[in-house]
Parts: sequence; structure tokens; C-alpha cells
Amino acid sequence: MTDTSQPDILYTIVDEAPELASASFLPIIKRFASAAGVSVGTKDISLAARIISAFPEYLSEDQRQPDDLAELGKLVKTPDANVIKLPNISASVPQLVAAVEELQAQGYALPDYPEEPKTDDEKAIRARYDAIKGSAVNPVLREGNSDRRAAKAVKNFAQKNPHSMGDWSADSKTKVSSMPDNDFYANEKSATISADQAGDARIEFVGKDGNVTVLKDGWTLEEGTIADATFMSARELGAFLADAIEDTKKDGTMFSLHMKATMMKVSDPIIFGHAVKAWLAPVFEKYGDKLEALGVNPNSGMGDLLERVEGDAEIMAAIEALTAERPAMYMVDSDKGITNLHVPSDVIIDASMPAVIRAGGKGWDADGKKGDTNCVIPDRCYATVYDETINFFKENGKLDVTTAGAVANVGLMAQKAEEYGSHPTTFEAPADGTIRIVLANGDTLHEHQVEAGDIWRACTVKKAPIENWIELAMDRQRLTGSEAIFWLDANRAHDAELIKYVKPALEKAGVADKFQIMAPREATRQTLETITTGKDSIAITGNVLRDYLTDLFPILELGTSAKMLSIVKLMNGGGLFETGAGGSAPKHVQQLVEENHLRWDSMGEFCALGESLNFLADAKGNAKAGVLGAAAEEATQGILDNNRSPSRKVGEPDNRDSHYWFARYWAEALADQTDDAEIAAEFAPIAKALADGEDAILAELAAVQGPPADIGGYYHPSVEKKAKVMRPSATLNAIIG
Ligand SMILES: NC(=O)C1=CN([C@@H]2O[C@H](COP(=O)(O)OP(=O)(O)OC[C@H]3O[C@@H](n4cnc5c(N)ncnc54)[C@H](OP(=O)(O)O)[C@@H]3O)[C@@H](O)[C@H]2O)C=CC1
Ligand SMILES: O=C(O)CCC(=O)C(=O)O
Ligand SMILES: [Mg+2]
Repeated sequence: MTDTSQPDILYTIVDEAPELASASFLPIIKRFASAAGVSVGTKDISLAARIISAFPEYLSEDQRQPDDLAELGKLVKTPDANVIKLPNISASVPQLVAAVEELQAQGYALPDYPEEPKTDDEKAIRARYDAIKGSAVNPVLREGNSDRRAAKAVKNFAQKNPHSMGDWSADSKTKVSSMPDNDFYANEKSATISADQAGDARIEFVGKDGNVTVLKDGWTLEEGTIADATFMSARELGAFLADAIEDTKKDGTMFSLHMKATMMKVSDPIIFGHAVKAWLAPVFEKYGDKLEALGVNPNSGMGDLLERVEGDAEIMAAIEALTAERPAMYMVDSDKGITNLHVPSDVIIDASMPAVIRAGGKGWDADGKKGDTNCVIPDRCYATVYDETINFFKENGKLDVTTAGAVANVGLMAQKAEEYGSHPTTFEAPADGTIRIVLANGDTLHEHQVEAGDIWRACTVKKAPIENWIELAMDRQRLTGSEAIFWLDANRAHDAELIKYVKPALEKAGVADKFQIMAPREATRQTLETITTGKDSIAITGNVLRDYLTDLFPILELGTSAKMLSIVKLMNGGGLFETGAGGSAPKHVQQLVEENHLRWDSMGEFCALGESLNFLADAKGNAKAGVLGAAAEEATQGILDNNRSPSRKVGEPDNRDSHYWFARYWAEALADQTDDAEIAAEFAPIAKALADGEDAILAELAAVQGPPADIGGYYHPSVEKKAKVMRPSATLNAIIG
């Protein structure tokens, strides 16, 4: 069905904390925008909505939902796209299963998630669920490269109001441990596809007996695409993990594993599973058959395992005895006994490593005690960034937030670039043999000898996105005059191919002297040195480092990545405005439910809103949107100048208060501006009502905090209950309507 009444701006309905915030903020946006003739629609890309839309035939007519993600996926390929994208859940299997159970309990007759599909029916259901699993939204919407940076006002605010930072000492035992060899880094092969190699390729497994199994067919490789293949040895991963556990014990530190099981939804849960097996190795050796019979899948984590073996006193006792011998474990929640290895999505490297680094190299153990930690990051492709950051702070002490410069990022992300697009081409080797990529012309592009269980993956990045990324880097460098570094390792096969694009493009544009190309470790050191002197740097990176660095530097510089501007200039002319660079903060929901305080900071939404409105003004010549956008920027400044961001503690102003202030500053700026008299007249009474209502509104918002809040569900809360909790001020609601 084609939607002829496409709204000017589409705001996404998502999950967890950002969605709670939207229940309060979106009505304000809609009211203000419509008064200025700008329409704002919504698309539901929450995990629950994506599950519901995948199984229409199981549901009643009124339960069904359209596939909004697919519609948005089409829209972002058109010049009309103007999407404000909030963070959504990239579900691990335990999260997916929990969401399905919640929906079933609400009366949605969805099929169970088949853990071990046997029949064709079960396999088909599993395939539908697997498409929802992991990072299934962002890669569909990101039809452009990313420009992530802190707005000037946000950076200035952070310098004047420094957040807390743990002290680093030179004798900290915190370190990064990675495999010495036979990881993805060591085994990478890469090539750029030539005209006569282009076409439909396939990936094959060739057994020792010469039998060929096609793992992937019809895999289109276009001319100019960089195509990589690599693998991680399962055997050496296991040996490395066993050593790392021993080594942690010797160091007297905590064991912590940092993975991206959400975005790397095929490879990283497997690596995570190896860690669970290594941690519980003697238990798996002794009770392997029993564990299998109980349906234990180590990739789902220790939480799932413990639930399944709970009834078996012998195994439970064996686990307990082993735990006493093991080194301390880095905890997600020591009060609740949630360990690092409980759920693959609880410790997500982009957020977890910066948290350790910001705390001065500290984690929390099972007794809630702070201590040094061995940060296990098996693959070496990007682990060096954290290793070098830790080295730097050990040598120089923590970053001085009040004077540090800013690190912006230009990220190569479009069209499922690099590793983050590798899910359909990642395989666990079924047996010993060879895995190879066979091109349309019959040539073998890459091949590897593998052993059963090795994790093999291929990925690509296309020519147009690479060229667009280099252009974007040149634009940002020109506009800022900052130091600009391509974080590329000439000794890594993939990066060497990228450098073949980068160097000639810079030379052709006559700007080669404005850029440096450095391997991640060296780039990390130089960037930290640069910002320490108060200067800025632009990190121009591939997709994974885009993700890692846009949490790392903002968390160090601003205390959170939630305040980042995250602009995706879509390659076909539209705009995608992501709100912040972080996730959906599950802990914030827990706090709201327990004591009706939402500490989520909507700074990311405020910044994205301003950008989206300004884009509408520029791209569509919508002058009224320009007026709204400029006023939204003033309101954002007002929030910062007057310290109106949410507090972390119950009883103090929270997310809802900040929305009141944003509305008020926005209305005042609109009433005061002189570019559009009609808008000024429309907003003068709103601004007055918001100012006159200040005492009543703040009192009504404060009154609800303290007791628990009922939102009627976690993954699929009730719209009415959510609105009731998030909009408790009758006075404010009467003004907003
Ligand atoms: N773009 C996207 O769609 C993204 C989605 N995700 C998804 O988000 C979920 C959680 O991921 P996780 O890695 O734990 O990272 P989060 O960014 O959600 O959380 C890390 C911590 O950062 C702080 N934080 C994050 N956002 C805000 C905010 N707006 N205001 C205040 N504090 C904030 C919170 O700290 P504190 O608790 O101390 O207050 C939070 O616990 C996962 O399901 C993941 O898949 C993750 C990254 C991006
Ligand atoms: O898509 C996801 O799962 C996470 C995205 C993310 O972390 C990022 O873009 O910074
Ligand atoms: Mg991230």
C-alpha cells in the first residue's frame, strides 16, 4: 500500500527508556509542529512490533501490525526521507524469548521461539525470528554514512560542568587480553572486485572427502566492492580463554568479556558461548550429556543455563564449587547476582569498555567491590584501541574533562558495510575442510583451511558508500579545520584495500596534506594526545570503530554518548537523525517501574529534532520548519544553560521535567522570533501558559515520584498506562492537548 500522505517527519516508536521518554515528549513535538504546519508521523520499529508484524496469520485482525520497518527501509532510499530514529533493542535470544512470552501472555497466539528447530515448519518459524534477532533495524535504515559529534553547546557545557571520572593509577592491573594468533585479524584476506569478477558469487564448504556444500548462493558482488573473508580458530579461542581465566586468577583481578553479540549476531554469541564453556569447563566435561539433555545452549549465557539446571543439585553444587576456585567475575548487577556471562546482550563492548575506562579501570565484583579487571576481547582487529587507551591513562592519569578537545567521527556505515553486514555470510565450520568464495567467473576469491567449529565470515563494503564516506570526511575536515585521521591499518588486508580508495581520492581533491592514515593503536595514542592539549580530532573509521569510538570518546568527554549528534546523510538525499550514540538503557526502565523516576536524558532527541527541522527547511524550502528548528536549538541551549537535564535520583527532576522546560523554552523562542509573525502569535499564549503554570506543573510532576509505576508490560507496555505514567501533569497536558 502506498502512503500518499507521507508526513514531513517520521518519529520512531522504539523500546525501553527512550520509548518511555517519547510518551512524554512526542505529544509536545506534535503539538508544536502542527501549529507551524509541519506534520509528524510515527513508525513502530520496537521489538514487539517487529515480532507482531512477522506473524500475521497467528493473530487476530485487531492484533496485526504492518511491517513499519520494511516501509521505513524503502523510505530511506528516497530523497523524501526525514526520520528521527531513537535507539531500539537489538535482541539477544533471551530478550527475544522474553518478548514473545510477554506477548503470548497478553493474548497474542505467537509460536514459541524454536530453540532446536526440527520440522520444516519450525525451521520456517525460526528463520522469521532470526531475522528479528540482533541488530535488525539499524542496518536497514542506515543508507548513508554517519557524522557523529557533540554540538558545540553540549561540549561547552561538559567542560564547564565536568562529570565524575575515576582516577587512573600507573600500577592499575586492568588490561586488555586478546588472542595471540589465529583470530579474525590474523586470518583476514581481502580483495577489490574487478569487472570480470563481478556477479553472483557463492560460498562453499569443501569437506576432507571432497564433497562440496553450498553455504551461501546468489551473493552479489559488484565491481569495486571490497570483499573480505577470515576466520577465528575455535580450538585456539578455547585455549586462549582457558589461559585468560588462569591469568586473571594470577593477577588477582576480575574476569570480564566484552563482545558485541547484538550487532555481530552470528559470530559473537558463539564466541560468548565459548567463554561460558571455558568458565564452566570442568562442569561441561563431567555433565556434558546431562546439560545437553536439559537443552543448555552456552551461547544463550549462564542465566539460561542456571535456569535449566536449577533442579539438579549435583550440577548446581559442582558449579558452586568451581565458582569458588575461579577468579572474581565482573558483574552486571552484583545485588541480583547477574554476572558478565549471564546474557550475551548485557555486556556490550561499545558501552562496557568505556564504562570501565571512565571508572579508572574498575569493574564491580560479586560482593559489589570495585577492582581491576582483565578485559577479554578475543579478536585483535579493534582491541588495540582499548589497550592503548588504558596504556595512555596509566601513563598520563585520567582525562581532564574541563580542557579536553573533542573527537568527532565520520563512519563508513552505508549499505551494511564491513563486519556489521556479515551475518548472512558467517558460518561455524561444519567439519574440518576448506571454506571458499567462488566468483561468478569461476575463480576462487579467498579460501581458508578450517577445523570443525571455526567461525568463518565474509563481509563487503561497496564502492559508492566508500566514495561517499571519503567525501563526507573531506567536508567535515574543511568545515572544522581539525586534525583528521583515517583509522586504517596498512598491515590489515581489508584496510589496505580501503587505503587504495582513500589515498587517490585525497590526492585528486588536493587535500592529502590535511589527512593522516594511522593504524588504530597509533591513531588512538595521537588522538588522545591531541585532545589532551585541548584540540579537536576527527576519527574517520570503518563501521565497527564508528560504533566503538562514538561511545568511547563521548563517555570520556561528556559522561555519556546520549548527548551526541548522530546524523546520517542518506545517499539518495534524505536525512536520518539518530538520537545520541547509545542504547535504550534498560536500567532506567527498572528505576521507573520501581520508583517512578526516569533518569533518561533526552538531549539526543532535542539535538536530533533541531537537525531534522533544519533539514526540512533546507531540503524542502519549508520556512516554518526553519523557524521551529532554530527555536528548538534555542530550547536545547536553554536546557543546558539552566541545568534542566534529568537527575539520577528519585525525588529530583527527571526526564518529564526536562520536557516541560524544553517545551517552555521552545515556545518562548517561537513567540519571540520575528521571522514568522503567525507562528509568534500562535505561540505567545502557549509560552505564557507554560510560564504561568510552572509551579503547578513542577509540583504535579514531583508528586508522582517514589512509589512504583505500572506501565503494563516491558517489551509491549500498554499505551494508555505508559501515557498516564509519563504525562502526570494535568496542567501541562491541558496546554499541550
Ligand atoms: N542505536 C541503537 O539502536 C542502539 C541500541 N542499543 C541497544 O540498547 C540496549 C542497551 O545497550 P547498552 O550497551 O547497555 O547501552 P546503553 O547506552 O543503553 O546503556 C549504557 C548506559 O549509558 C547510560 N545512558 C545511555 N543512554 C542514556 C540517556 N539517554 N540518558 C542517560 N543515560 C544514558 C546509562 O547509564 P546509567 O545506567 O548509569 O544511567 C546506561 O545504563 C541493547 O538492547 C542494545 O541492543 C545499543 C546501542 C545503540
Ligand atoms: O544496532 C545496534 O545494535 C547498536 C548500534 C550501535 O551501537 C551504534 O550505532 O552505536
Ligand atoms: Mg554503539
